This record gives sequence, structure tokens and C-alpha cells, in this order.
Amino acid sequence: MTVAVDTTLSVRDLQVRFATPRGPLDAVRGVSFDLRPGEVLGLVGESGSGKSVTLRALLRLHRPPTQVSGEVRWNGQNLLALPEARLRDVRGGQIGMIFQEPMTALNPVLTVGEQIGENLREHARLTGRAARERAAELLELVGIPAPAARLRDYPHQFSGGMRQRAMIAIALASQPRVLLADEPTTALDVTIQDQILRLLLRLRDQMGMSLILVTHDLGVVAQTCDRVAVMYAGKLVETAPVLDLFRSPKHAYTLGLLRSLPEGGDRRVPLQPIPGAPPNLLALGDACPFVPRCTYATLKCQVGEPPLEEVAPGRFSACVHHAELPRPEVRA
Ligand SMILES: Nc1ncnc2c1ncn2[C@@H]1O[C@H](COP(=O)(O)OP(=O)(O)OP(=O)(O)O)[C@@H](O)[C@H]1O
Repeated sequence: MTVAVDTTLSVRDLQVRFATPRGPLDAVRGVSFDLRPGEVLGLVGESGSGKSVTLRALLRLHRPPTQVSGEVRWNGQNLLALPEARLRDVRGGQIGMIFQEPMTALNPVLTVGEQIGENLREHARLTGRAARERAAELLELVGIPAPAARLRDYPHQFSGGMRQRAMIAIALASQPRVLLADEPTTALDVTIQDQILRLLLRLRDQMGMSLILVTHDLGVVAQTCDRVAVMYAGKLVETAPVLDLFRSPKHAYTLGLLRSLPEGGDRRVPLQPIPGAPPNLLALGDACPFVPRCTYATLKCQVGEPPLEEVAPGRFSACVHHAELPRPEVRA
């Protein structure tokens, strides 16, 4: 008998509240989206917008007193309500995660081979020689030369780019259906960044997994993603297929992000940030939180925070001026 597995990850009204000395801080304020099988979803936004906190919440990596609510539906269950023992099968198993700085995710006292082996044992029930062979295959798959020998090396014996690949190999050992990637290439130089992104896309094609890619870099989004979710002050303010977003953004914040892209998408030129600072999450008012920085803001924008609504087929925006925004002069 085959059991149908629903591999759409459905996030509904996700909220994350931190307890801080200055009071409760709502870092994620009602985020909802679906990640379809085989899809690459880019999660973009400035520093502090809530991208990493969102990603960690999907796998329930926050600990009390941090409060997480909403639903993360996966394979017929709500991950936010699952007993810890059952969640462990999902976390690092069906859903893998890779981080910006592999040294914080890798165990410094275990060899890379041992770390891949742990995942193979726990999630793929492979041990002994079969596990060693599979581990070498995984290192080869992520483009690490002389994989059998490198299994005996510790993380500090790898260069930055190779460490990133090793972390991906560990995450892939469980054959995840979904990979959550938090700025997986930010610390790397552009050539290695391109190689790793290409690798992730190849793995998506080969293994059919879907991917959430958190990034600051719209160049990376253009190169990699099928769909984009733009985050501002703990909310999604726009979601769209990638080309549509680049051609005709439907939120003034997205337009600002695109205008801050260097001419011709040259990533060696530093980005021009949007004037003004992101809002203080401890002191949000009732208006659209982008108002103080928005050149299109009118009185309408002061009347409550606009909800994310479908404004064209497949396009969602939380901007009351979505229909009046100009096209940015960027090449997608
Ligand atoms: N443990 C914590 N306690 C209190 N506040 C936190 C904690 N972790 C994150 N925050 C706050 O939550 C907000 C969202 O942070 P988050 O790391 O998700 O942003 P981000 O969009 O991923 O930014 P970056 O791109 O810089 O990683 C920020 O205001 C941050 O200061």
C-alpha cells in the first residue's frame, strides 16, 4: 500500500514573541504561506525583518519563554503541536536546515564522516559500510574532492566553502523533502556562492526537494528562486513569482529594494540602502510600518496596517498603493 504524502508545507498565522527586558517583542506577526513540492521560495527583507526567526520557528527551534503560535502543517500534522519525539523525525529528517555560518551548526569534535553517519543512522537507518559509502557519495554530490579521505577530517580542516558543502551533505543525508537555508552563501566569495546555489538547484531537480532560501541578496533571488516572499517588520508584505516581482513590484518597499540594486545587477557594487531605518518592533503603531520611509505614503496608509491580499492572480500585496507603483528600471 502506498500512503500519499502531502509535501506542501503550509504556514498559517505564524507568530513569534520574544520576552525582552523592554517588554514583549513581536518579531513575526502573522506570517502565512505555502511551499509547494519542488519549489524554491526566496524570503527577502532587510536585517531584522524576521526572516531567520521565521525559519527557526518552522522547526520549533525557539525555546520558552519565546512564544510561537500559528500552524505549520506538514504531512497531515501541525509541527507546532507535535510531541518532541515525533518532531525529531521531521527536524533534520524530512525537513533539513542549513545556516549561514557552518561552524555554529557543525560539531567541532566529530569528523564530517561521523556527522553524516549520525544522520544516516537516525533518518535513513544506514550503518557500517553502507553508511560510509553513502557518506562519501554525499560529499561527492556536493562537490568535495577526494570524498572518502575527507570523511575523516574535522570541520576546522575544511575551507569556508568546503565547510558549507559539508554542512549541506550532512543535511542531505536524511533525504529531506524540504531544505531551509538561512543565508547559505552570504559569507562566501561570489564564485563559490554561485557554485553552491547551482548545487542546491541541481539537488532540487534530482531529489525533488523544495527549498526556502533566506537572503539579503536580490541577485541570488533572481538566479535561484521560483517565488519570492518579501518581509518587513515581521510580516510578509508581498509575495509573487520571481519575474513578476522584478518587473512590477506591488509594494512600495519591494520597489525600494529593487531600486537599491546596483545597475545591471553587478553584485560587486555595494547596495544603496532605502533611506531611513527599519521600525522599532517594540513601538509599532497602527499604520503601515513602512510609512516613515515611503515616498508614496498618503493618509490612506495611516488607517490601520493593510493585510496581505491577492491583487492579481498569484500576486499578494499589503500596499494600498500597489496599483500605482511605477516599474523599476532593473534588469531581472
Ligand atoms: N533571541 C531573541 N531575543 C529578542 N529578540 C530577538 C531574538 N532573536 C531575534 N530577535 C529580534 O527579532 C527580529 C527579527 O530578527 P531576525 O534575525 O529574524 O531578522 P532577519 O530578517 O533574519 O535579519 P538578518 O538578515 O540580519 O539575519 C529582530 O528585531 C531581532 O533583534
